[in-house]
Amino acid sequence: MGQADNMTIASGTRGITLMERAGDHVARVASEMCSSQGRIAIVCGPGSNGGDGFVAARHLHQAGHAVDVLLLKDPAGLKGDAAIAFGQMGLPSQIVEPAELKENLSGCDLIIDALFGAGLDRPLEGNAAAFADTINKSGVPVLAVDLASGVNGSTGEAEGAAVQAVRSVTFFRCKPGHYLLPGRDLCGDVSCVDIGIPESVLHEIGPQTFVNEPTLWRDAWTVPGRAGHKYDRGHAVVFSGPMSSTGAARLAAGACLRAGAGLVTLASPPSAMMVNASHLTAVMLRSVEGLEGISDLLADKRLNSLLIGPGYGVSDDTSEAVSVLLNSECAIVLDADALTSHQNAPEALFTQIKGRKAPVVLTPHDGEFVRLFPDLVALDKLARARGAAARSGAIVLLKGADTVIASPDGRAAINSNAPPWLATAGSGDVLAGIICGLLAQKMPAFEAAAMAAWLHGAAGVEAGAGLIAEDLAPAMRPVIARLVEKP
Ligand SMILES: NC(=O)C1=CN([C@@H]2O[C@H](COP(=O)(O)OP(=O)(O)OC[C@H]3O[C@@H](n4cnc5c(N)ncnc54)[C@H](O)[C@@H]3O)[C@@H](O)[C@H]2O)[C@@H](O)CC1
Ligand SMILES: [K+]
Repeated sequence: MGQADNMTIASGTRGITLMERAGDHVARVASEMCSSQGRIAIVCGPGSNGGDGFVAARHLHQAGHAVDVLLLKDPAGLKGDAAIAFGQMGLPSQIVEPAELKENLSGCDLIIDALFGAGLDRPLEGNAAAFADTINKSGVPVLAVDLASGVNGSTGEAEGAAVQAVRSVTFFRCKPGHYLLPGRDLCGDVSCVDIGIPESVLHEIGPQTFVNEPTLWRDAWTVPGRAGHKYDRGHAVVFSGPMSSTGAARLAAGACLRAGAGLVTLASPPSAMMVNASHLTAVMLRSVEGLEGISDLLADKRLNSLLIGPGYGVSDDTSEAVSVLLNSECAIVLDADALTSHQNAPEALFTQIKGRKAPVVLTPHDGEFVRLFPDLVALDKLARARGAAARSGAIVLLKGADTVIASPDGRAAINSNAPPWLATAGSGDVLAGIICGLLAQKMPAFEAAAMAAWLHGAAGVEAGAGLIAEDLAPAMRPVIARLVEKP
């Protein structure tokens, strides 16, 4: 965003003009949020975020609101556009000690948080933290300028105190911090407004971080054609665990088929054939024994996408099975036990992944991630996922309420449509199955993983409160139907 601002300013738009537009938008949203008689406290920090606040104060005053401009620091220290905006405001303001802020905020109908935005460069401490704390305890709704103060726009992290907003107004494009947790929750509902930064700056900046929305992958997804055949849509194999843990693989296989794979075979240990057979209908079943059995199965070159891990068991046998799979030419999803089984020798796994042509998708949750990439866990979530993708050569889908999908080529997508109900047993197996189903249809792996995370979230919303993993594959049907209808 800094680059976008600078390029716009370099091409002739003055910084103060951008600030004027930003502050104007903030004032409009503030007006929507309280009655025309409402009293608004605008709490301003030392940089341009505060500058947007000064502009908003002027507009709101002109619109007839009672406005209190409260300053964290001495305005003598203001620089650049913020100093200009302060000079043009024409309203009284006061520097407030943290202890006095509570009284200043009492009786107001809305607080505009213009303390810190994109320029946050350290956690909120001291007076700034006390300001955030007092704002949060006031019980007054907060509209944040750009993002909730204390949230790091690049990472979504809030290492110190942070303001809790109900709404945020941001400019030109959202920042990762609007989508990554806890930033997403702290910023509330986000409106992204146009302040005159031309779209063309994006060509030069070439952003590599995306919101996971259909526009990101819709063109890479093929809707079956009229003359299409099921064999055009690929043949996926999901590997089942032993007799006592077969459900995870069946959930995955069902979701794989629902995601559009032409055929899905569940490869079952002989001992688990009976239990698997008694539960399967459209998914096919095949008895596969040991590593030799897997090799024999994979000799069939029509099979093009594989999933191993859900309920498979953590053991050396599992890592050997994974190695046999990696020797094939199929696209592969490694989930759950297939990841944990490599905790003692992750480098060997990564070497094998990097040596093959067909893609591999790893789908760790935080616990599995730390076993494979222990030195990366201190990084922020985007950096963790990107670092893991670069190191492993795989697409990494790092799960959570803010799932991140990262590619070794540097692209990363942040998923934000997952309802909390998705945190339930078997949900991850379904997700792995969806990815496998999209890979079977020859979708490129980054797009397949991103679409799968989105479909999984949308199915969770469709199934609604009280869902269990079994509900997800049926709920995908209307979601897919809507995607087909609205290209
Ligand atoms: N031309 C532009 O660059 C535009 C910027 N805009 C606004 O400008 C904001 C960015 O402005 P700035 O870069 O001036 O940054 P901020 O206003 O976010 O804050 C920077 C100031 O806060 C101080 N600071 C940072 N972290 C602190 C902490 N934890 N505790 C205490 N002080 C801290 C810095 O030393 C600096 O003085 C955006 O968020 C947006 O609101 C908009 O006006 C649109 C145009
Ligand atoms: K702010």
